[in-house]
Amino acid sequence: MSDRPTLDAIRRAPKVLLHDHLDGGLRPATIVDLAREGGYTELPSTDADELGAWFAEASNSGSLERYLETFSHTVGVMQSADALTRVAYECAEDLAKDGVVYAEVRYAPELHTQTGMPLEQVVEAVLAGFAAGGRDHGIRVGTLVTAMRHQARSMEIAELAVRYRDQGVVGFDIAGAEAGYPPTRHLDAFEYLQRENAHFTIHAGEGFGLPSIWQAIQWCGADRLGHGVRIIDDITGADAPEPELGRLAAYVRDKRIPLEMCPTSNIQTGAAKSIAEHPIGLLRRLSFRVTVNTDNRLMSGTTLSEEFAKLVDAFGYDWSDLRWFTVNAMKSAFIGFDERLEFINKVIKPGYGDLV
Ligand SMILES: O=c1[nH]cnc2c1ncn2[C@@H]1O[C@H](CO)[C@@H](O)[C@H]1O
Ligand SMILES: [Zn+2]
Repeated sequence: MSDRPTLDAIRRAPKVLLHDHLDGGLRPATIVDLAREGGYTELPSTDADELGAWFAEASNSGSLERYLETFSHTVGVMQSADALTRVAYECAEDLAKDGVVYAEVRYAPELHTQTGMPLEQVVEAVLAGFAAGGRDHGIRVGTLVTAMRHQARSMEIAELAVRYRDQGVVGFDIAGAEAGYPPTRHLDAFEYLQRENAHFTIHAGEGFGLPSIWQAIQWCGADRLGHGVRIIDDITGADAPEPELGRLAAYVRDKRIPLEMCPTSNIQTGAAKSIAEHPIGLLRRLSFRVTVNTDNRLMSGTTLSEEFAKLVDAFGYDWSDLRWFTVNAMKSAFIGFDERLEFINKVIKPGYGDLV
């Protein structure tokens, strides 16, 4: 069967998600509930539908900095262990219902300490939600702990990643506004993680260009790039039969450094003009290790299946392309090689077997 993948059929196919923010994926109705329970009074609306629409609209500014402002509301209602466990549980459920079989979901523990919760309690509450949600809904979820790049807590957060590595924390990340906050500000944390044989990804090449990507890889040693869209600035002749790769772009491709691409989010923050003009088209054609992700399902009003469906529309991708993205993502996951191989051979290949 080589039918054009429809949204419904894409939902049923097994998928792997590497870049999804816990505080960017809450159900609007849950935000309303948690705000009431926790006494958070700043919500722009207490009607779930209106609130969902508000997030999608407010996130369309074309600026990463303004996009990030909307997180004050989701973070604002995620300030108790119960709230964190509920949000993580529902995240696992929502992803499983979208056909995601393995996910790495990230969040910044330091943002959830407004009421004095210790970082360890934050991490344990999230892990408990994912463990229960994963068990009930048949999905494996690993977490990445994120440090905020404008803050100075990356070493503490890196230590958390190592401390909880056998309980479900599979890696580390830095996020937040990129311009003015180069990844080398956090070099000590990255060097520590490398000495601990731990994995990390870095948001780079989204709100800032090649220097950020270069630092993330060559100074900090990132295993993967969050977004990385600006790597196209190092590729010339995009429309020519054989585009030319600069040294950094060639390095990224040669080393098979995974790019966690998030098409809809990139349009909202101005990192790409439209889906049709998104660098993912060129990078897939050039066989970079591209993966497809949601970033923030609430802010982008999207799901992983919908991101794939948009790419099918824009680039005419077929099932073999979707399987390729999915295998790329599984190969790039931060769990062990044997587990990745098992997902590829026992879940992904059979899942696409009849479709391709
Ligand atoms: O696309 C993004 N680029 C940079 N930072 C982001 C993006 N999406 C979310 N966050 C930031 O990551 C924090 C932890 O999840 C969020 O609170 C938000 O500030
Ligand atoms: Zn992100």
